[in-house]
Amino acid sequence: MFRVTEEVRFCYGHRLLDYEGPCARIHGHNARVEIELSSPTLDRKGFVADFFDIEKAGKDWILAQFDHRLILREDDPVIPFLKQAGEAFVTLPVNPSAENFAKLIFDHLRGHGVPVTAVSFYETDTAVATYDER
Ligand SMILES: Nc1nc2c(c(=O)[nH]1)N=C([C@H](O)[C@H](O)COP(=O)(O)OP(=O)(O)OP(=O)(O)O)CN2
Ligand SMILES: [Zn+2]
Repeated sequence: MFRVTEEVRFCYGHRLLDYEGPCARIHGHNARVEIELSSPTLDRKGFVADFFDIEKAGKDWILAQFDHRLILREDDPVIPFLKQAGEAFVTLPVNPSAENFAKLIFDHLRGHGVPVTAVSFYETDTAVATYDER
């Protein structure tokens, strides 16, 4: 099996609901995302997929959605206060955990016809969550 991986880095703020500990407070991370495509065969160019195409479908969307954003679960009680203050934020129907980011990005890429097989979301250098369908 051949595998190619495109890496995307971005920074974001978030907090986790239903969580006891420091991650319940609004804080930030420098995330690294690895988008993996796999294939038993190569195309005529000798590619699993063109890195350029993966970047266009993955990196551009990830940066537009999440880079330098505060990402909150849609029922976060801080939201009315942020709205009142005119602060920008992004909501998700699920907690903004590394696992949920990995699945969200995977689903977006599959939904746009990218034959992704795994997305790994590094919340820190040492903490990573992966969603795959290999
Ligand atoms: N399975 C998961 N566990 C945790 C998640 C997650 O997304 N999935 N997220 C968090 C918090 O977001 C927290 O900010 C991460 O904390 P941690 O990994 O401890 O990172 P630090 O910046 O504190 O780095 P250290 O080097 O570990 O001090 C918690 N758990
Ligand atoms: Zn965190």
